Amino acid sequence: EQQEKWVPRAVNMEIIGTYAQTELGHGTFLRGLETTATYDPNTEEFVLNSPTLTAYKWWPGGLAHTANHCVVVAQLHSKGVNHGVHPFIVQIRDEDTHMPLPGVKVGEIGPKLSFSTANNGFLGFDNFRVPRDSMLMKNAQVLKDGTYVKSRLSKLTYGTMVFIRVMIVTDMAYYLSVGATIAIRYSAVRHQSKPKENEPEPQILDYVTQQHKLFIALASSHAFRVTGQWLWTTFVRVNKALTSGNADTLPELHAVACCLKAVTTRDAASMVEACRMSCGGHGYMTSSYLPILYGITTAACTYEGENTVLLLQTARSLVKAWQKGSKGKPLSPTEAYLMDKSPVPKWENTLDGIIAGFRRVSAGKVQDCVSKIDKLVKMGTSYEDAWNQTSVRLVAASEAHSRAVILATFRAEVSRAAAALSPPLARVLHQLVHLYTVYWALERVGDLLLYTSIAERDVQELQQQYEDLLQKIRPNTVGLVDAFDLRDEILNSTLGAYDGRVYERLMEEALKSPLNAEPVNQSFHKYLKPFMQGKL
Ligand SMILES: Cc1cc2nc3c(=O)[nH]c(=O)nc-3n(C[C@H](O)[C@H](O)[C@H](O)COP(=O)(O)OP(=O)(O)OC[C@H]3O[C@@H](n4cnc5c(N)ncnc54)[C@H](O)[C@@H]3O)c2cc1C
Repeated sequence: EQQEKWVPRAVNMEIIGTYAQTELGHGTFLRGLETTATYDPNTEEFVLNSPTLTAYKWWPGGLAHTANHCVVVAQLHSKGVNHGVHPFIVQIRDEDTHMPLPGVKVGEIGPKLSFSTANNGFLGFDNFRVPRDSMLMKNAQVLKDGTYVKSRLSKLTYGTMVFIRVMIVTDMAYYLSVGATIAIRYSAVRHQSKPKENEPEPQILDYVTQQHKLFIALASSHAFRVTGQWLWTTFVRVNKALTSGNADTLPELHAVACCLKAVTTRDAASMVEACRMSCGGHGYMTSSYLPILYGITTAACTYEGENTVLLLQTARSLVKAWQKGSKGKPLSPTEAYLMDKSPVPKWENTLDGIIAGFRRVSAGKVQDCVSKIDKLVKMGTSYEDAWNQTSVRLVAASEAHSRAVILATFRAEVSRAAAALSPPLARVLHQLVHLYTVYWALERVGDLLLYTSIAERDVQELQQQYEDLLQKIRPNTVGLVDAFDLRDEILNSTLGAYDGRVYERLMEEALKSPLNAEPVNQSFHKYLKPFMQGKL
């Protein structure tokens, strides 16, 4: 009934909505939200209130001046009992005049690092009444007399959160494709320095350090796209089971979606920033689009679950799995490797060898965390404090797990897809998988030295493999970013356009500055001249 009421109006764009959960005082800790929705059975309405300054909603995109409706997450009170946070669909502005409704205080939160056009807003309520059917009642319900009916499955509400995290992994693949396209095209156009006096200045793309900064962004874009697709397939399967009341596979999906969201957003943000720096000074120009892209990408480390908090959620699942596995109980497929008790095998510098190595690292780190927590608890520390004191290691274990998942998925999915591709295309994709895997082995060599049998000789060989791969991939890099097929209007970048007219576009954009409209700015007459003449 509620879908019939709201969905067609939203789809027809008769109403514009946003999702208002975060408050000034609380984002991560949902139970700490302070907005209240108190049921009044006499009028069959909920009364919304923001009892404190920190109860104000803060951040929702489009909330400030765009949306006229929103989903508000509030503490539900009925018959004097607090039933915890629940979602309500609330009209906040008049549909005709767009004026905020009486009892609604809404506005804009101010300038941000990026997302300038997102119109993020704040929202407070003062005894604002909404009808009973404003509460989204697919799961939990409040009956007319105020009786609260619990959700069939309390975990059902996780579905949407997981869905968005799945989408974010794919978004990161896209943002990296944008960053890589801009920086690689620019690096093909830009010539700098003269390593050999009698030869022309080389393209900066020929500097191996430049390749080291950029090719990993290109490979990561593919890795994240493939992982995103795999996660999506898993999500669809779990969701199907959920709708028939089976939530058995939800915890595993939740755990893997949390760490993949965290690792892909952090990698994407740092690699987009590396793309920006790889373009030297011009990368700092807004017209390059790279600073804007960084702002958009780094925001994803915070929204839809702050990254550290998400990694700790995965860690909780890994610790539980470890405890379960130690009692001989079966583990979910993505965590089953934790219980591999075989002796550490001889190191192999192959893709499978490196993936197996990352699993050893993850399992070793989880075991280390469990031992530390157990030791602290035995010494009388509370579990919560022991958890906190172990949390740096827990985050590292969770990240290692995520790396093992991405590496294995990227390898498996590309190998599967390669069968249907032309041999040259399959070869290039394999090179990207290889580069991605060896890059992370070298980045995490300390962990591999701790938990596997890798030796100095193997590391030197891996370093050589990596440098050979950069050389092999170099001739195809421009082709590989062209293959992302991003239109110039989408890239919106002076440095990354298809025609490579970098310098012309930089100058054209500079000339659009209002400051260039007149040869002498009024500030000269008002301040500079009197200052220079000592008359200020
Ligand atoms: C661009 C952008 C768009 C957004 N859009 C929306 C929107 O549309 N709707 C909406 O409702 N919200 C939105 N948000 C808000 C966003 O969801 C929250 O900012 C996010 O959930 C993080 O919560 P927080 O700000 O309270 O951070 P906090 O939780 O206060 O985090 C601050 C620090 O504390 C640490 N921390 C917190 N809890 C723990 C813990 N248990 N263990 C260890 N460390 C911890 C974190 O790791 C972090 O380092 C948006 C935010 C941004 C930046």
